[in-house]
Amino acid sequence: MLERLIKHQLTVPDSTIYYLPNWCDTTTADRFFERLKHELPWEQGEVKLFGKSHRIPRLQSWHGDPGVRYTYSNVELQAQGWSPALLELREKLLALDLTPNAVLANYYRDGMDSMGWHRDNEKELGARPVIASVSLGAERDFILRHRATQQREVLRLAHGSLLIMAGDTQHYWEHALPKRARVSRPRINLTFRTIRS
Ligand SMILES: O=C(O)CCC(=O)C(=O)O
Ligand SMILES: [Fe+2]
Repeated sequence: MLERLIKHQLTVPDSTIYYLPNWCDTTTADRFFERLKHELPWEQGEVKLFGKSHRIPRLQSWHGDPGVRYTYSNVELQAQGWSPALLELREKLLALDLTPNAVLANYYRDGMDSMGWHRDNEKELGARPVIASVSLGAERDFILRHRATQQREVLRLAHGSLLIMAGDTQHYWEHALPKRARVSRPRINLTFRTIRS
């Protein structure tokens, strides 16, 4: 991990987490939000739980290099190619030595859209995955919960921010983006990942 990230590291036990609140300035972040909103083929996917289909409470779009495969909640997602805005963001991550080959995009229409407790620990991500999460639009609470101690950490992910989860973070911690009834504006989140074949 690059030396320049160290000053952004959070003091959270059993984790390697960096948070850069102003990774993009506001104008740049506004522009990325608008472009991604229009460029990506957002869809409300479904998951199967105990044989029953449920629509997930947000819109998603999955992008990656040719041949990248990913299974999410037992559903194999078909990777689409990179859109221009996604390519620019990937390029910007290179400056931090981050070289993802795929990205999961989530569109939370308002505070009633959410993501439940999970870990990004699919075997395709390897043992100590590096997840680079870009947030655009409405600020939302992102909650981490330690699997053994139940310790909680709440991060308010700002417009234009970058959160990097690395090292043993996915092993020891789960995370979620809970509903927030008072939030009326939309948010886009991009989790850039490296998928091994
Ligand atoms: O929207 C967020 O900040 C979290 C997204 C997330 O955890 C994921 O895509 O795996
Ligand atoms: Fe996640």
